[in-house]
Amino acid sequence: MIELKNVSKTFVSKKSTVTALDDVSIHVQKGEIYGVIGYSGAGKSTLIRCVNMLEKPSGGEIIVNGVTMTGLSSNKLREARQNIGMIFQGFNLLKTATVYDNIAIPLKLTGIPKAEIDERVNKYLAVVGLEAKADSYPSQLSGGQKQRVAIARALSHEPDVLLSDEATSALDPETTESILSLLLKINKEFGITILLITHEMHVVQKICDRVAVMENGKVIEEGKVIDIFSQAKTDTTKKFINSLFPEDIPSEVINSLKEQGPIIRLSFVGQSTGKPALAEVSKKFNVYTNILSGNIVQLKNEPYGRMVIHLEGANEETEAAVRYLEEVGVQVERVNL
Ligand SMILES: Nc1ncnc2c1ncn2[C@@H]1O[C@H](COP(=O)(O)OP(=O)(O)OP(=O)(O)O)[C@@H](O)[C@H]1O
Repeated sequence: MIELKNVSKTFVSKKSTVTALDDVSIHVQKGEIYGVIGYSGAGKSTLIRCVNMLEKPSGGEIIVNGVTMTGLSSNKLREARQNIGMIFQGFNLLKTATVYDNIAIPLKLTGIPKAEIDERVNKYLAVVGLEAKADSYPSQLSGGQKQRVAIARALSHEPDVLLSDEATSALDPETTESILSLLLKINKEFGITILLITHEMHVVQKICDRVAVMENGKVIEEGKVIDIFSQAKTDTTKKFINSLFPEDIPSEVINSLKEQGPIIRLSFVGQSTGKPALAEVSKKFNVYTNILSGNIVQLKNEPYGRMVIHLEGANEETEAAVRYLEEVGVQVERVNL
């Protein structure tokens, strides 16, 4: 559905040359929600802006729904963009127009008849739950409501693809949740493929099927979200995941416990989160389990949990307990906190 093949982008000015994208290749499948995560300056905004040619790549090819975007005439590009909705961190609403007109004006510009405009505005305002705000102005809305209007405006063109440029970054946690739920809903109900960029792992965790991690203009890791969570390879990816699992264990506690058995980090994927593995360990082996920290997060399709525990007992017993945990599908890592 969205394919980037060896895309590069270099910004050249008198003073400097910046490589914002360096040989980036990703393939977003039809109907999926695909996240691109990275720290500031990684190249995320440049990447997403290249998809609809707001930014022209210096090299490589971009194909959206079978249309090669690179090299289109401006007329053809305008046509192709009708199929690609976009939402932004700053909402980009017209301040002097009502909610209704914010959605209707761009439709008018594409030559859609008045009756159909009316139908679409009402339909998509209902989808985002803002039927009652049609006559309000953006200044009378909360941040979450403004983003809903922007989403309704994007949907009103009935695109196959929605690009989301840090759409929840300016919102509080509760409003973020509601916008993420709305994105999930429109992905499911309308089958819209979503490509989003974010610097928050929580966004990837909640709604993405697959994710690419970017650093210095390159994709350094890519795959299904569950695989990235359970088998992260790079330090950057691990840092993003760790942000969801704070392990603030006082060093005095760790030092005193280390003498009496190993401290281990357990990662539970999918079904194994439901198993009372720890309770079993205490029953089967002569060990005490002491939970030092723990959290389970719900990925889009399955739960993923992490726990740091202390295993107290004789060496043979704690070793056998570790082997048992691995056998029942729990990932075990010895930690030096
Ligand atoms: N128009 C431009 N002119 C020159 N350099 C640019 C331009 N746009 C982006 N860059 C540079 O390209 C690199 C990637 O920027 P980009 O905005 O794509 O990163 P990002 O991951 O989206 O970061 P942020 O989250 O801070 O926006 C940065 O070094 C940035 O300074």
